[in-house]
Amino acid sequence: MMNSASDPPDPPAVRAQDLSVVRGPRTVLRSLDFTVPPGQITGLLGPSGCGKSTLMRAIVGTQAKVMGTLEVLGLPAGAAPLRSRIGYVTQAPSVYDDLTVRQNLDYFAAILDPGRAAAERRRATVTRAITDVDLTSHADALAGNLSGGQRSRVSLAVALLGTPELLVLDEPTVGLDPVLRRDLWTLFHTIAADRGATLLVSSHVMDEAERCHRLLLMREGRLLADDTPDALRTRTGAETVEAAFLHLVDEAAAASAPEKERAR
Ligand SMILES: Nc1ncnc2c1ncn2[C@@H]1O[C@H](COP(=O)(O)OP(=O)(O)OP(=O)(O)O)[C@@H](O)[C@H]1O
Repeated sequence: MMNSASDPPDPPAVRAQDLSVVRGPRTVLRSLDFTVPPGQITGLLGPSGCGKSTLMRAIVGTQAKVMGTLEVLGLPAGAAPLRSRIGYVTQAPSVYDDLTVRQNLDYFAAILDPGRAAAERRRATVTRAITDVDLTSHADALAGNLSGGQRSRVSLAVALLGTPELLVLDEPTVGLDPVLRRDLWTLFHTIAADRGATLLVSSHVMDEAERCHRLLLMREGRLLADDTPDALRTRTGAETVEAAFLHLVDEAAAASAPEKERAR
């Protein structure tokens, strides 16, 4: 949504303040402060195990032991009215193997928009979601016979059904070939531009960072940076986001070294 100079700025899609999460014996997220602006693609990047999925689970309201403030679309994370406003795609595709692509989508569409009177609307929504993820030629194939990448795209289509304001996508491009990865990123940009949706997309592939409007860089449960790719490169004097990330890791290690020395 565009603002004129006199309008108040759009509220953030996500606002976290002093956010921590404990899983089992470990503090997995440590005192995070950040906002996710609306209508843009924010990349959540960091090495495997740094806490990306945990943060996404907290945002969609499926994570226990969340401390601090976490607001999503202006409401506390996990609030019931948010369920229909958020689309969430986990790393494991949530599709029924014994149904076709279209039957999978028909099933979830019937849950979201039930009733005989909505049948025509559901058909249109399902067809659009299948087209969005470029699976029209496989619409009548059994999900169990699809490739891994195609199954992930069925999951994404399910998340698109309700026209969510916030899409939370956990490593949606893992295992996809370069052409499919590029096509999916094009789709993410179309969703943000045409529908004004906010996308939070995690990845541990740093070249995908360059495709985001903003980045949250994480390491070991902490936030190293919350900025645009350009600003990150400029600030660190690095040519790529990957080099900027490594620079920030070294900087954080150097800053914590004297503390560790004092603690001995
Ligand atoms: N159920 C659990 N109990 C205890 N610790 C857990 C549990 N699930 C995850 N963790 C730990 O929490 C940390 C963060 O895990 P998380 O899955 O959020 O990382 P990630 O950045 O998404 O990793 P990946 O990119 O590999 O998916 C890891 O160190 C992991 O071992």
